[in-house]
Amino acid sequence: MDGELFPRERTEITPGAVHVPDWLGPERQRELLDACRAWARPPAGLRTVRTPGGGTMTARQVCLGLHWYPYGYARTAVDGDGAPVKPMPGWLAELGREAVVAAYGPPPPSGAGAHPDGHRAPYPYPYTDAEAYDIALINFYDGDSRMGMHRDAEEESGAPVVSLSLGDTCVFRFGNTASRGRPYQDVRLRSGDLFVFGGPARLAYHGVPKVLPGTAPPGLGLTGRLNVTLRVGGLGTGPD
Ligand SMILES: O=C(O)CCC(=O)C(=O)O
Ligand SMILES: [Fe+2]
Repeated sequence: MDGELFPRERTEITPGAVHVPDWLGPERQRELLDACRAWARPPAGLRTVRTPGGGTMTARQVCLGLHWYPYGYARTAVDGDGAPVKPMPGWLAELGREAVVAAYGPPPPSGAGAHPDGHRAPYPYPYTDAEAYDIALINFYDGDSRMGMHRDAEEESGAPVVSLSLGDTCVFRFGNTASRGRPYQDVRLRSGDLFVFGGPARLAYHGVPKVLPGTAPPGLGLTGRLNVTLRVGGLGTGPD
């Protein structure tokens, strides 16, 4: 953010979990917001997600590429209006690839055992077409919305999860792979921030205990918070 006294820096929260503040500038945030507004419209638009236990998620959600529901993927909004899920745009898949580079650094030379520049890819990279980002979940938080601690575990691919935040700042809780409890760290994700978790952090529990109302950049024109999560399904020909 302009005028920050102490600029926030790229931080590795735990091995494989990287926070890159202010990754999307104001113009790219606005473009992504406009796209989210279009995706949220029916058919297969924003919906309330019901959990098998009879509860509802307070963040409303829309999916691209494949439709996530608790707990699997489908080609249609099986727990919504039943319409085919909207496609994953190529530019959004590319943004996922760029995000991983921003978080982890550039990929190693192809076919390399040796890394002449000393660079080593720390974690699995989604750099082949088979590993393209093919799923997006867009979560909209308003009022008292939050998200409980969970793992993103319905994918076959080990490619890192990419998370982009727009609008209000939230407290993002990033934990461990063993349980929903401690140890965890609370990170503030602001509009434009990127968070990537892969490698040893890929299956860590995480959640959003709190959104801070009224903290969105005034120029963005969003009340509430949007999170765009990009994933590689690795689901082959995909679910039925
Ligand atoms: O809203 C967020 O920052 C997290 C979203 C998330 O964890 C998910 O969609 O699986
Ligand atoms: Fe998640």
